[in-house]
Amino acid sequence: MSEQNHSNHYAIETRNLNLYYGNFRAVKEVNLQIVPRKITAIIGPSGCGKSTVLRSFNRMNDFVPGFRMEGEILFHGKNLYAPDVDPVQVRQYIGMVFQKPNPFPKSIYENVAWGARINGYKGNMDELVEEALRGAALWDEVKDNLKKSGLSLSGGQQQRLCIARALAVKPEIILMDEPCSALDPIATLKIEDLMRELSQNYTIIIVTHNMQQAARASDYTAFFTMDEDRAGVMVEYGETSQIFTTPRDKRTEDYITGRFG
Ligand SMILES: Nc1ncnc2c1ncn2[C@@H]1O[C@H](COP(=O)(O)OP(=O)(O)OP(=O)(O)O)[C@@H](O)[C@H]1O
Repeated sequence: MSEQNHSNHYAIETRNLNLYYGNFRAVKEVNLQIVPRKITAIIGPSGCGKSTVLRSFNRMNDFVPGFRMEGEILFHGKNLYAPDVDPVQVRQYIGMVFQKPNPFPKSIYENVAWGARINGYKGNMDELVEEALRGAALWDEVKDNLKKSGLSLSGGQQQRLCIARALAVKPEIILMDEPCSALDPIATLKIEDLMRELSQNYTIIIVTHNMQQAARASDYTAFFTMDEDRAGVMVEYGETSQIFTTPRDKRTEDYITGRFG
């Protein structure tokens, strides 16, 4: 795969991306350029392929039997699906946080150290764990209890622990699939503040059902909907302020105004 220098400008760029489950095309012809060190929200009605797109960015869909992609997803100018690309390495550069916090039934410390251990990290593990927990705005709450189980934390803390676990392998991009849907409003705002902090150093892509969240927490918004053949399509993509105040497409406007009443 040849280098495509002009695309290095983006954190991720998709070209004519089509995603299939068996014969069903779940997402079609997506051309999306993700701006580095910004927060991009993917919004749209249920089933329009938001999670499918997000999961294709770190090859999580590889685990789904029958999944297939066409087109390109460029990361540093290289197609993430090129035959010589190692999906495990992809997931190191492009981490993921899921809807439901999913810490391992291990200590807080071991949850964070886990990825680095697997990668054979040779540096100072205590420092790495502290740095990742600080990065996830959790250090002050857990520093005296690092041996306690990750499962003993509150939901919001567990989600921040999962973010710390993602940070500890030094990713460039963090994918978040509905990261606040299991959290109360206060824990949700904490995660949103944290996303803002993290976007100074990382590119963040978040799938959210919550339009207020997209409007207040993201820099760019991609609106997806379902076409007549049930395939997800990207209708409109732009700066969040533009999408929410002056959408160019009637479908975006209908969705946004419908939800806000
Ligand atoms: N593992 C799978 N096998 C087969 N079809 C799937 C699979 N996962 C998703 N789909 C289908 O692909 C389409 C897109 O699903 P996806 O979960 O990406 O949408 P979404 O916009 O994230 O939805 P939601 O907001 O409800 O989570 C849907 O029609 C869904 O039924």
